[in-house]
Amino acid sequence: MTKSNSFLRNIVKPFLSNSNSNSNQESQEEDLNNITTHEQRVFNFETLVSATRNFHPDNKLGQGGFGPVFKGKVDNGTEIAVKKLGQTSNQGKREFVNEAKLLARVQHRNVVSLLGYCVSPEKLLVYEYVPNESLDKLLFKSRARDTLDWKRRYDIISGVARGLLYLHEDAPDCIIHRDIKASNILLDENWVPKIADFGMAKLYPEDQTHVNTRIAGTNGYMAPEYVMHGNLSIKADVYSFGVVVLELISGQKNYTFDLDSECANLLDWAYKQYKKGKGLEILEPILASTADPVQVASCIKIGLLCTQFDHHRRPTMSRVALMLSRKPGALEEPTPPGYLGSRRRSHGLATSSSSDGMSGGSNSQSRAPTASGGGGVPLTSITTQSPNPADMADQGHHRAATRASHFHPHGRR
Ligand SMILES: Nc1ncnc2c1ncn2[C@@H]1O[C@H](COP(=O)(O)OP(=O)(O)OP(=O)(O)O)[C@@H](O)[C@H]1O
Repeated sequence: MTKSNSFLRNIVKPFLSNSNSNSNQESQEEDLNNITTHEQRVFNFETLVSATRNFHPDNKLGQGGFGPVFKGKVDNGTEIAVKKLGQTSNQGKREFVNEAKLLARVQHRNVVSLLGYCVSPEKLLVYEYVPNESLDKLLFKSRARDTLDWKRRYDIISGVARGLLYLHEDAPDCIIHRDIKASNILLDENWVPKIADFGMAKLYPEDQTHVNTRIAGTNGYMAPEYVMHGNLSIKADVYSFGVVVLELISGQKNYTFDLDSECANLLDWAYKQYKKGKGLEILEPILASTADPVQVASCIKIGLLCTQFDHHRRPTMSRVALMLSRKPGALEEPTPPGYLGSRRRSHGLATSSSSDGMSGGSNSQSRAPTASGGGGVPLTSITTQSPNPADMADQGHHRAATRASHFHPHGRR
């Protein structure tokens, strides 16, 4: 069997394996072994121990749902980032295999490069080191947020759009990332954005309008049809991209938005301001001196078009790329944004902010409730039918609330 045949077999295997947990676990182990057997990019554990000074706390770059990430330097001077799989997490194992398999197949300026893996005695993923770290740290947690002037933010929007366009349309197989958010966008020394964290990404079968799958993602970034019905398509990534665009413009985090108590979240606020003809007022004040109003107006409209409730109305990423070069007047009018409870609100049936899992009324950092299971799970079924958006809103609100059971520190479902 050729290397590429066996590699492809490795990729589809998790989607074909049955749901029996023992056999899943065995197949995960087998997958890990196959990665080392069939892929050349294997790092010796001792090399990574020495590169990270034995995973010294001073080298720790951050902590993800998967485990800690450390900075390292290998003998030839190359700087690396090493993700260490948490010891006990089964979900982490699935994400490890998923990320290794999918990232190994892609190469793009706006997608982080996977340099290799180590599977024994510990499971580690090795990436190119991206020095300006993740967008969320700069945008939401730093006093140096003015480092991100308008030009940089616009370039980040364009770069992430190109990265997603590649994943959806130009990569060897269509890939849905499923977890586009500020903390999964890394910035290199030239502020070029790199999409990272493919633990939950999925290969998307050709000729399907969407796939049905269990929900995994981060509150505030998940499209309503996906969070309510597990209806996953490239338009779920488009939605998350739209949220990131509006966060970059406003400097506000969608999920913890609290600037206006009349508004459910950032999307609701941005849309209402836009409808009042005050769209530009969502611009973060520190950007006023550097912003190009025409570009800002276009980006606001793009953010709103991407986050529309009806996923059929959301543009594809190739259309977004086109839109970025257009003036705002040349773009269509956005319809209201989608988020859990948005339909009820627009019909005067607002529900309590604590149960809808996405409204900004509570500014709690403890993220919304999570469904069991989490990321990297196999597809459960494939369908070409498109559900009725109105039904989705009404049923989904209840289902999302009843699914609530565990909290995940990173707001992941
Ligand atoms: N290649 C890299 N270069 C530099 N820093 C990185 C790199 N990869 C990850 N990091 C840092 O490590 C942190 C943790 O990353 P990770 O992808 O594991 O988790 P996350 O995206 O923050 O959270 P979650 O796993 O819940 O989505 C990131 O926020 C980032 O600051």
